[in-house]
Amino acid sequence: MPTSPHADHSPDLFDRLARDGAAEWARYVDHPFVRGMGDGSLPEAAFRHYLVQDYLFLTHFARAYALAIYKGRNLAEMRAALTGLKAILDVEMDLHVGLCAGWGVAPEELERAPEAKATMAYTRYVLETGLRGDLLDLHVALAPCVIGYAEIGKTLAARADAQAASNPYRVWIAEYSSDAYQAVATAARQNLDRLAADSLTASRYPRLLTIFQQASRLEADFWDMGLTLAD
Ligand SMILES: Cc1ncc(CO)c(N)n1
Repeated sequence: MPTSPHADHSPDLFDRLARDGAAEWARYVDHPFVRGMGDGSLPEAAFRHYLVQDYLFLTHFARAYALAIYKGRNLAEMRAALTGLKAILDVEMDLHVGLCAGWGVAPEELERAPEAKATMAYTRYVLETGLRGDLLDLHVALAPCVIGYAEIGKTLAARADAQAASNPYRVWIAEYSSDAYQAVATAARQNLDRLAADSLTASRYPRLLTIFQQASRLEADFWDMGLTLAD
């Protein structure tokens, strides 16, 4: 893994945000939905509801990366956003549709599903933050998604019951703990640090922390929506 050019300025921006927003971060990554996947006790109906909404989430997530291309100030930034967009449209979406098929959820059902309010709230918050702000605002809003799922995947994969053949959620856990997904999260951290080196100032940090805390709250609400089958 190439080291960040700012490795000497530890902690990196992501670690700083997760530390200063520790309460919101913990409620998201250590949510009962997550623990239920880890030990296999999560009700199947909750997971299926989540899976369908996550498909809708990913379509808007792709739009956010398309916005990052638009917001790019040079070719390197535009290409970095394009790499993120392709990772969602060409890789994560296929994995997701495959995962849904394994649970008996057909692509037509995914396309037809009405969007839950928690899905609207989270995805539109990210898009609105990016529209109003610059690339750093947008990537801070996106950070809990990518980096959070990588952390959740890695934490769960370290549990013995997560890998057990009897755990119905082991495929999801394997996907997000995979080297490929961990590398996407590492790249997202490095991208944040590159943007921070360019445009982070002391007076700007509190606003970025607020974005990070809001996005983390909306991720936790997304898990709640799965558990409660909320529409
Ligand atoms: C809600 C949500 N957050 C993050 C990810 C990771 O891409 C996802 N698939 N869904």
